[in-house]
Amino acid sequence: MDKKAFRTLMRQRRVALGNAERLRQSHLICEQLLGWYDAQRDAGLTPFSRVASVISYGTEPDTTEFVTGLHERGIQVIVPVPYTDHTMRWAAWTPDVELEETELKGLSQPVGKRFDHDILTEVEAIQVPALAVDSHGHRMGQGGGFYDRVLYHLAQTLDRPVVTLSPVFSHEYYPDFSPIPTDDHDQPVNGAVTTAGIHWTVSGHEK
Ligand SMILES: Nc1nc2c(c(=O)[nH]1)N(C=O)[C@@H](CNc1ccc(C(=O)N[C@@H](CCC(=O)O)C(=O)O)cc1)CN2
Ligand SMILES: Nc1ncnc2c1ncn2[C@@H]1O[C@H](COP(=O)(O)OP(=O)(O)OP(=O)(O)O)[C@@H](O)[C@H]1O
Repeated sequence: MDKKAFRTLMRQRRVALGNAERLRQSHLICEQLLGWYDAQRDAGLTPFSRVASVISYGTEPDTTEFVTGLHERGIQVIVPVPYTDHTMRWAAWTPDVELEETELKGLSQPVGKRFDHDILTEVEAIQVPALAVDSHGHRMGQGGGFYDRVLYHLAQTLDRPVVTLSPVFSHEYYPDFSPIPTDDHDQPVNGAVTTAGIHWTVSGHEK
């Protein structure tokens, strides 16, 4: 199956889950993510100060509870500001920030100051949106190549690891066989987060 067909199929499955089931899983995914951040902090491992996340839209896992939890813990949240030329910048998110529509219809972004990718040198973790992830870290995104570009740029410029995690619904994580079509430009993610917890991929030893 090619990427376009697979993407369409995964989007249809998200719709078929229904709102109640999407919200049920989203709540548990957020609990898993916050639990991991708390465990890291309590173990004195990563003193998180800034995390890149997203403003969820449509049928994506709703990570509002996660970003709100980060904010309550004093962790700064930045989210993407996507442009129609498939580049991105970043903006600070807080629970009460005013939102506006992005250049891409249907997505929201905070109003206010924009940052370029250099701000990612100051994040300890990046939430990478995905429609599916396999145990090798292969990821199917929404098709803009936005995150592939960002993660490639980071791999070239960063001299320390940054954790990349993709929250997905349970059926979207493939632990064994993988139907995810891949290209050479695809950048792997370190883990998939489902209701069951964090599944570290071979590209992301347990952090
Ligand atoms: N919440 C959230 N924010 C995000 C992303 C995301 O996946 N989730 N992005 C992650 O990259 C960027 C936006 N990416 C997008 C990429 C494509 C389309 C889109 O509308 N695509 C077309 C056709 C795609 C195709 O199949 O070729 C469509 O849906 O009709 C929307 C957003 C930045 N912000
Ligand atoms: N590093 C890159 N530089 C230039 N173009 C790229 C790069 N990475 C991906 N692209 C282009 O972006 C387009 C979409 O790629 P792909 O289908 O893999 O996106 P995706 O991973 O699903 O999306 P996203 O990263 O936004 O979640 C492709 O046409 C690809 O050629």
